Amino acid sequence: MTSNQHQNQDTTAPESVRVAVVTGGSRGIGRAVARRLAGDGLAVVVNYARDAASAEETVAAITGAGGRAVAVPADVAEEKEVAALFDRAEAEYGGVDVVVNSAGRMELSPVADLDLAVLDAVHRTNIRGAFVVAQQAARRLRAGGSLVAFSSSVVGTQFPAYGAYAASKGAVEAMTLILARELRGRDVTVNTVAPGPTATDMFLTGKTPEQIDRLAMTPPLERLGTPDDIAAVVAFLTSPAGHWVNGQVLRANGGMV
Ligand SMILES: NC(=O)c1ccc[n+]([C@@H]2O[C@H](COP(=O)([O-])OP(=O)(O)OC[C@H]3O[C@@H](n4cnc5c(N)ncnc54)[C@H](O)[C@@H]3O)[C@@H](O)[C@H]2O)c1
Repeated sequence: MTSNQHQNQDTTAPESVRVAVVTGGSRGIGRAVARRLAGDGLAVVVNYARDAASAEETVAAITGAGGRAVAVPADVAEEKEVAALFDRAEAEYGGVDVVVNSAGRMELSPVADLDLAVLDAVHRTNIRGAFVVAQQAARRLRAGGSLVAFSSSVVGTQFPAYGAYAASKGAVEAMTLILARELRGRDVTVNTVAPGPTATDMFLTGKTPEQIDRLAMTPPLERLGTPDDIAAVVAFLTSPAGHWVNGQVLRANGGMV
């Protein structure tokens, strides 16, 4: 190494990396978001509930492509676990700039037959979890930061049997509008993305190919969304270029429905 190279190295400013926490990052939309944000240069904390192997696969895909990521378990509805998740992000990478809450649960039942224990379980992850994650985000996001949550697709709000799930996503939308106003002045944005039906385990499991084909025609572009479609929207909303979008529920579903 020449003395000139030494000089360049010594005078380099400390690296400033943006940091993302992605819940439910071991599969589906969360995995695509984690990979996309890492590809855009963010260090990513990939949260998972139970499936450590899948989370490690997400991390391996990111690090294999030259990115930075670590897998951290936490149940989004558990305050201490989510606080520890954010602690880990701060310890590992120095702070938190982006929080994407992709953890979610869907159970289908007509209201008349709904087991209230199932209702509680769906709302525990989708409402309590959304608030626990949002609370940590509100306390810890650095200036210029963003929180993104997920609402439901048009299928999730209009079709029979989606009542428990749709109610939980209505709560997420309401929280988004209030929290964006609570955080104004902090230079932190809060938005919710409502994807159209998207080809993930949550959407595909339990449906026949015929049902999937029929539902794939509900978005205006007449195809299922992909996790990468949604990750691109999240990447924009959480980028400096997307920072002028705040307090919105964005229906990212291939057009208006
Ligand atoms: N797939 C769709 O068509 C669709 C459409 C609209 C909205 N959404 C929403 O997008 C988000 C991601 O959905 P997806 O399709 O990728 O689902 P998915 O089921 O593939 O992934 C959800 C992830 O959340 C995790 N999770 C569940 N409960 C958790 C908890 N308590 N703590 C931590 N993690 C938990 C699961 O383990 C899983 O990895 C969800 O909020 C979902 O409601 C999905």
